[in-house]
Amino acid sequence: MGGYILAIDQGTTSTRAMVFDSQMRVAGRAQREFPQHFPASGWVEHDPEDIWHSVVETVRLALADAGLGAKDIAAIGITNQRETTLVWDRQTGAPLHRAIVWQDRRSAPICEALKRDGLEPVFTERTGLLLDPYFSGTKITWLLDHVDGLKARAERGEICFGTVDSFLIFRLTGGRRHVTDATNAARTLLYDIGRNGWDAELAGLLGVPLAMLPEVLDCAADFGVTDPALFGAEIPILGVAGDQQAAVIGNACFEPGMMKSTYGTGCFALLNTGTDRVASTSRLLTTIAYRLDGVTTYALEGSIFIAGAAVQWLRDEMGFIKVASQVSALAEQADPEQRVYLVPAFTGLGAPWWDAEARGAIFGLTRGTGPAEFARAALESVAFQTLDLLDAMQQDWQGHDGRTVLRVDGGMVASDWTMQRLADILAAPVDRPLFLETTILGAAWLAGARAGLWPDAKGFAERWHRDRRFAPGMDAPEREAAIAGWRDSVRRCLSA
Ligand SMILES: Nc1ncnc2c1ncn2[C@@H]1O[C@H](COP(=O)(O)OP(=O)(O)O)[C@@H](O)[C@H]1O
Ligand SMILES: O=P(O)(O)OC[C@H](O)CO
Repeated sequence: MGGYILAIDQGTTSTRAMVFDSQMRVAGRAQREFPQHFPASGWVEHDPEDIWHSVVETVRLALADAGLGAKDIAAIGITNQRETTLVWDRQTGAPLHRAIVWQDRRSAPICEALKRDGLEPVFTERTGLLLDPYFSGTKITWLLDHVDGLKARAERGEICFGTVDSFLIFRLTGGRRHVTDATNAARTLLYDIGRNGWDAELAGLLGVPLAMLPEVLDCAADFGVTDPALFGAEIPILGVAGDQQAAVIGNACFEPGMMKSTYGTGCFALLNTGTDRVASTSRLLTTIAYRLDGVTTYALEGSIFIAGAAVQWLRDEMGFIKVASQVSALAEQADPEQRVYLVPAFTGLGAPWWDAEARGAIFGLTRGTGPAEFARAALESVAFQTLDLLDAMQQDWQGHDGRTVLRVDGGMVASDWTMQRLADILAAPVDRPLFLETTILGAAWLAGARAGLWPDAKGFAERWHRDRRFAPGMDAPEREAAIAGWRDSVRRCLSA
């Protein structure tokens, strides 16, 4: 057995694989994009075979990049886009429908019907989630209602449901294991996060036969070994976590009060609340941050749909920049006298508003407003939205005093200007890590620690290094005026 760890990050638009050496340094890497399917308005699908091939290919390429073979790899860690829903044949492993992606809204009527029946509180109480099509549960209901014969076969135990991790493990182990981890299970609307088990009553309400659900393991556990035919030797799969939870781990947010925020296309902020399961009164989610040695650590989660996507909008629709990295320089040129606000509710607003009907708007335009003010407003909108999440978190978690340090990751944190403005608006320090690929590192750590090769959580946290701390520098009246302007702009965008 070799001393290397291989980690797979199966994301929404691409799959990455990385090989890490025993010093947790990257020894090889590969990345592949795969097609997105939009068969109807609001529908988003992936072909499970595309996902599967991208995983096998990136693993092989990362091994080749490192100049290693399967025998050199001690363990695999997997992290994945969450909530995306797959069903497949237990005998053959053949998918029975395309994967329904987390962004897909088709099950909105199912959610509305359950809400009309007054059932949201029971789902929220047990799962920490809201009745929203984002989560897997109502996507499974839709599949059972629309794929011919699926329901009867699922009741007979012939069908497997799984999130992407579960499907990949099934395939990687040659169909021997139908398992998932606690963080992925926590995103289904079927899993009681307090009791740590599938909830038969909720499954009944969604019409989901229990026979199709995977076994739920800790994040660091024995998930099976890979079929030797795939990579040339068996490799144990020892770590699994949903991607936002893996970023909590990779950013070493192991202490209650520590928070990470990932700025990619959207933004997902998770605040570690320790073994306290904090119920949100501000429509944040309560979720499992990780479960290790049978002990569950919880988090409050807020999701923002548009973060880096606002930069893409400036580039692709407005044509103000050619590449994303030009946005900071443009924002710096903005006129400090102009107060321009962009509310990027392009696909509605996420937490804490959850307003699917809200649409974007720009406020404060004058004759002198140009691309620079648009750029500044787009970047600032990310900071203001993070502030809304942080405020909601503080309101929800009364036991927690004061602002925490925020650890950040994701493509957008390359922008120093944005990170500085984030610290200014939050009036809190923002820490950017030296190693920015925290999601895949988190998955690698789960596997490496379980294999006994990498340090424990404490030792791993000591190895986390800061690239730079952005300290807040805006004076209070300016900050308050800016925040008041943002709040007013959001109010004007809400649908009701
Ligand atoms: N230098 C930059 N300044 C601001 N935004 C950036 C910069 N570089 C990348 N981005 C934004 O970051 C996003 C990509 O980040 P990434 O973490 O790769 O996202 P995802 O995993 O969601 O695909 C894009 O939306 C892009 O617009
Ligand atoms: O694949 P990403 O990075 O867009 O993350 C998707 C989230 O897990 C959805 O909940």
